[in-house]
Amino acid sequence: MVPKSLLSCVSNSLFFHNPESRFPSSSFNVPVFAWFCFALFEFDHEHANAWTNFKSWDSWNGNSNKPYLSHSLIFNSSQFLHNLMATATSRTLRFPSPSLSLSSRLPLSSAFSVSLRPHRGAARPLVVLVSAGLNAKPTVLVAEKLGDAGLKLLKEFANVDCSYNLSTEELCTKISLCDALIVRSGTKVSREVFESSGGRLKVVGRAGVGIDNVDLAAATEHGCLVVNAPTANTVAAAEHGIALLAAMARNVAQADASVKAGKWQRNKYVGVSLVGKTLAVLGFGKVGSEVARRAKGLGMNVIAHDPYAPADRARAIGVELVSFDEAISSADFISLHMPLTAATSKILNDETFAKMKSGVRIVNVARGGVIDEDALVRALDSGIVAQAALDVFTEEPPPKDSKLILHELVTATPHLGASTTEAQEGVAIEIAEAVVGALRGELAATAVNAPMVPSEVLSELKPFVDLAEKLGRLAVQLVAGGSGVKTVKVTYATARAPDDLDTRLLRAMITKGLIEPISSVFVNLVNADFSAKQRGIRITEERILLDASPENPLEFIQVQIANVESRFASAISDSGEIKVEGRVKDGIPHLTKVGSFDVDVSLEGSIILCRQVDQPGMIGKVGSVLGEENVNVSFMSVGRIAPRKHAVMAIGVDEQPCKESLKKIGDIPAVEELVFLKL
Ligand SMILES: NC(=O)c1ccc[n+]([C@@H]2O[C@H](COP(=O)([O-])OP(=O)(O)OC[C@H]3O[C@@H](n4cnc5c(N)ncnc54)[C@H](O)[C@@H]3O)[C@@H](O)[C@H]2O)c1
Ligand SMILES: O=C(O)[C@H](O)COP(=O)(O)O
Repeated sequence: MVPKSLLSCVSNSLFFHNPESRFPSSSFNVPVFAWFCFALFEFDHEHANAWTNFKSWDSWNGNSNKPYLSHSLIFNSSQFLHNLMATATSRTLRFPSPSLSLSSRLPLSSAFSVSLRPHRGAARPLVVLVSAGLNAKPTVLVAEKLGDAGLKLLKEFANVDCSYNLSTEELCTKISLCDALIVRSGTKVSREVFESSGGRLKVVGRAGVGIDNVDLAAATEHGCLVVNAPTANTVAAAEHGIALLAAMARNVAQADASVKAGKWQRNKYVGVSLVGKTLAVLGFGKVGSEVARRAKGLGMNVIAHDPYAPADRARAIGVELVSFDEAISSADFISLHMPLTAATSKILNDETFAKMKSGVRIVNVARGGVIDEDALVRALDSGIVAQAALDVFTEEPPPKDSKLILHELVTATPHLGASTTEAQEGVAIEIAEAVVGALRGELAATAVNAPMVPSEVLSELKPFVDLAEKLGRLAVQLVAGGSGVKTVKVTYATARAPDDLDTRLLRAMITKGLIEPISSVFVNLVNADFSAKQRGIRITEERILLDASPENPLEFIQVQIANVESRFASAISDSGEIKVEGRVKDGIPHLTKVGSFDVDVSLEGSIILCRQVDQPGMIGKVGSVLGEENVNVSFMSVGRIAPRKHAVMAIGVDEQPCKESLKKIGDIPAVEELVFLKL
C-alpha cells in the first residue's frame, strides 16, 4: 500500500477535490505531480488494461469554453500513467528523474481517476485530480434525495456521496469516481454520462419505476446494469391518480385558490360526479390496476386498454379489456398508466382527442410525454377535454409560462405520484438492496437491461458458467492472430428440455471468454450480446438432447469457431473448425476435447497443449524442462488416436513458463507443435 501519509501529503499539495476550486496555473506543481505519477506507475506496472482517452488531453490547448473540462479519465493501469507521462512530457511539462520509488503496492482492486479541469480559456489544466482508492469499498453517487433507510443500507456497504442538483457537466465529472449511481426521475442519465464514467460505473439504480430518463442502449453498450424499484411506489401513484381524479371532478384546487383569494364562488365550482361514469385506464399494469380497483370502489364503470395485460387479471377485478379506440371513445374519464416508449409517445394527440367524447376528463400520473401537450391545450380550448389533472410533464419542471400549466381547466402537481413518506422509504430500500446486490455481482431481480436469472438457477449453473468462459478463452487463443472470429457455434449436450435450461448466461460467458483476451472491452451479462454483435461475431446455439437423467443441467459444452486458421493445427476438428469441449467434474470445469483429441485436464491455472508422436518418456522430458524453471505442473493428460501415433498432451501449469522453456519443449524431437494458453 502506498502510505496514506504520502497520498495526503501529495493531495494536500496539489490535488484538489473541490470542483469549484479555481487555482492560478502556477499552483500546478508539475514535478510533484510527475513524481506522484511515477510512484503510481512503479506500483501498477503489471496491469496492462489501460483505458485511455487522449482526446481529453487536447483540451489542454485551451480551446474549451467550458469553465471546467468536460472529461474525466479513469484508468487502472500503469499503461495509462506511462502514457500520461509521455503525453505530458511531449507537452513541455517537465518531469524529475524517475529515481523515486516506494516499496509497497497500490491496491489494484480500486481504480484511479484523473480529471482535467482547465479554467475558462486557460492554456493548460489548473486542477488535476488524482484519487487513489485506498480501500476496496465501492462508491455510490446518490444524485437525488433518497429515503434514510436506503442510505443506511448503502452506507453499510459502500462510500456514499449524496450530491443533488448536479449539472450534466458535474455529473459527468463525478461519475468517473463512482461504481454506482442512484437517481429518481429528475436526473438524465445520458450516453455522455456512461462515456464519462470510463467503464467504472457498473450499475445505475433508478429509485422508482420509469426508466425513460436513463439511456438504456448506452448503459447496455457500456456493460452497465440498470436496475429499478418497480413495486414500492405503486400504491402511492395509484392514490395520487385517484386524488387527482376526485380533485379535478370537484374543482378542489381551483376552489381552494379562489377561497384563499377572498372569494366565495359556489356556483362557479359546481363539479361532476364519479359514480356511474366510465373510466378508461390506459396501461393496466401495477398502477393502472390499483387505480381501477379503487375506481370500482367509487362506483365507476372501469374499462382498460393494455395490449400486454392478461384478460383474466382484468376480469378478476371486474374490468373489461377493450381496444384503444373503444377505450378513448367511450370514456368519461381517461387515466394514463403506461410507460413512455416510442410507441406511447404522444399517444394522446389531435387525432385521438378528436375520437373522444366531448367533455372527457383526463388524468395523467404516468409520463408527460404520452400526451401531445400542445394538442391537449387545443382540446381544452375547444371543449373536447373538459378538464385535465396532470402530475407529469414533457419538460420537468415545465416552463413558467406553459399554456398548459396556466390553463384554468388544468390541475397540476409537481410529479408527486411517488412522493409519500411510505413509498419513498420503500423505494429507497428496494433500490439500495438492488444496487448493493448488483455491486456484489449478484444478478438483480429488477434488472432492466439484462436477463433475470433466478438465484437457484444461477447456483446450479455456476460451475458451467466458469466452464463456458474458460472454453471461450481457450477457443479464441487457439485462433491464429486471435482475430477474425466471426462464426461461433456453441453446443450444449443436456437431458433438460429447452424451457428448463436457460443458456443466456452461458452464452454471455462464452462471449466474454471469446472477446476479453483479444480486446480491452469488459464483457458481462449486460453487454455480451451487444459486444459480440459490434464485433460481427455471430454466435449460434444448438442443443444435443441426451437420453439421461435431467438432474445434471449439462453433460458438456462445445465451442467451435469456423473459418479461421489455428495456432495449433490439432485443435481443428475433422469438420474444419477449431473445437474445444468441456465438462464439469466434481464441480470443477474440465477440458475434455481439443479438435478430435480427447484430453482430460481441469481448467485451472494455464495450459500447454502439445502434439507429439506418442512414445515413452515424453512426460518426463517435458516435466523436467518445466521443473528446471521451477514451473509447477498441476496435471498432465495425454489423448491419442492410437498407440505410437499422434497424441495431444495437455499440461496444466501454475506459473507461466518463459519463452525459452516453451522453445525447449518445442525442440524435443517428437514434439510437432505446441501452444501456451492462459485461462
Ligand atoms: N407520477 C409518478 O410519480 C409515478 C409513480 C409511479 C409510476 N409512474 C409511471 O406510471 C407508469 C406505470 O407504472 P407501473 O408501475 O404501473 O408500470 P407497469 O410496467 O406495471 O405498467 C405499465 C403497463 O403499461 C402497459 N403498456 C405498455 N404499452 C402500452 C400501450 N401502448 N398502451 C397501453 N398500455 C401499454 C404495459 O403492458 C403495462 O401493463 C410508468 O410510466 C411510471 O413511470 C409515475
Ligand atoms: O416512475 C416513477 O417511479 C415515478 O415517476 C416517480 O418518480 P420520482 O422518483 O422522480 O418521484
